[in-house]
Amino acid sequence: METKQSAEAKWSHGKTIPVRNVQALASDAAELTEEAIKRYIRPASTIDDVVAHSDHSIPIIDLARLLDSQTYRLEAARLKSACEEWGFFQVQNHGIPDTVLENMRNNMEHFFKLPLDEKNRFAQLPGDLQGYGHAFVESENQTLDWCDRLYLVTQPPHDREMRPWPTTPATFRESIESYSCELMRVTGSLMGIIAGNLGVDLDRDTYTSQALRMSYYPACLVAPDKVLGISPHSDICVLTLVWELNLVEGLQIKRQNAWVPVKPHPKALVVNVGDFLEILTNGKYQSIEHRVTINPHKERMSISAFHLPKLDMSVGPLSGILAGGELKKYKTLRVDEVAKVVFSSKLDGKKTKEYAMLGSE
Ligand SMILES: O=C(O)CCC(=O)C(=O)O
Ligand SMILES: [Fe+2]
Repeated sequence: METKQSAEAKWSHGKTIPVRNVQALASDAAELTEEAIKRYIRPASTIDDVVAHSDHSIPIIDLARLLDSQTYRLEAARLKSACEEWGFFQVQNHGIPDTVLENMRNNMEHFFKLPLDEKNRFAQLPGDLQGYGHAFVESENQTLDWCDRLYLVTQPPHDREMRPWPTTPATFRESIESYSCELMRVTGSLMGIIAGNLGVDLDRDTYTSQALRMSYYPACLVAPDKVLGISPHSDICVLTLVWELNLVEGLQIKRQNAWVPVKPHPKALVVNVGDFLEILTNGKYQSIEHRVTINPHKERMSISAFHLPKLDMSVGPLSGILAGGELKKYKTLRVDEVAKVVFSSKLDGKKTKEYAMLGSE
């Protein structure tokens, strides 16, 4: 069994400069002028808000059909095309019990409504990303994300550091545990079928680390179009599962130079290809840039579950993918090394790809 210290050291990948709590700022109506929130206002030159027509919507994949021998073939082909053509899809009939989702939603809503002092009992400590706070702040001058987060390493259990796991509300830890296990199950099923579609053996260790990022995006009446909840980025992981738990729109994905809104689905999770799956597949499946916009009147809440390879693994294009003589496009890199670089800097497009592409130095 690993010692707590080594688990902490492994997972303290990256650092961030502490910044002001956004929920507290947003709730202080007197302060809400553009001047007061200028650190969050995007420079006009970076605003490229071409939004695609709403008839472009991401595919919906049915997990029950994937797991039924009668319907498997057709649904697996739909999953293959979703991974190749979109990099994003929604998964319905995922089999997560309603009670698990309701408990998680109630506890998360309760937690984010607590007074700041209470939430700060579980704040990030200097040099660590776990806990309540922020991430990806590398300079005092960068535009900040309009969002607060609770970030926790959840799997494998021996990598957990319990200090930042909230004990208020009293059942929060329990609900995180159940939610985390359910998402591991869904991820395992999806990755099994993804491996089958690719015709490769995929070691379970390539997706058995999990971290949850619970995000709270306050409403912003004063300049909703000038702030972003999360800047454009791709996810540094194999597969992300996002639950848009209060069904407020905001997530958008970049497709053919326009932003496509992802409409929250009351019964589905959003799934996206991460940077490590792009590397493993030698670019057959691409991780897609996405961002979150802010609503003038409604707060938004989501939980992103990132599934990564074991941190001490090295990841590169799979030999099964290269077997046909395809040229290797990505380097083979240690997961924790990539994480350290990407997590210590501002989110900005496809950082991992820049770092991992062969010939990119
Ligand atoms: O809030 C969301 O819908 C997605 C957030 C996200 O992209 C992330 O946590 O990486
Ligand atoms: Fe993301």
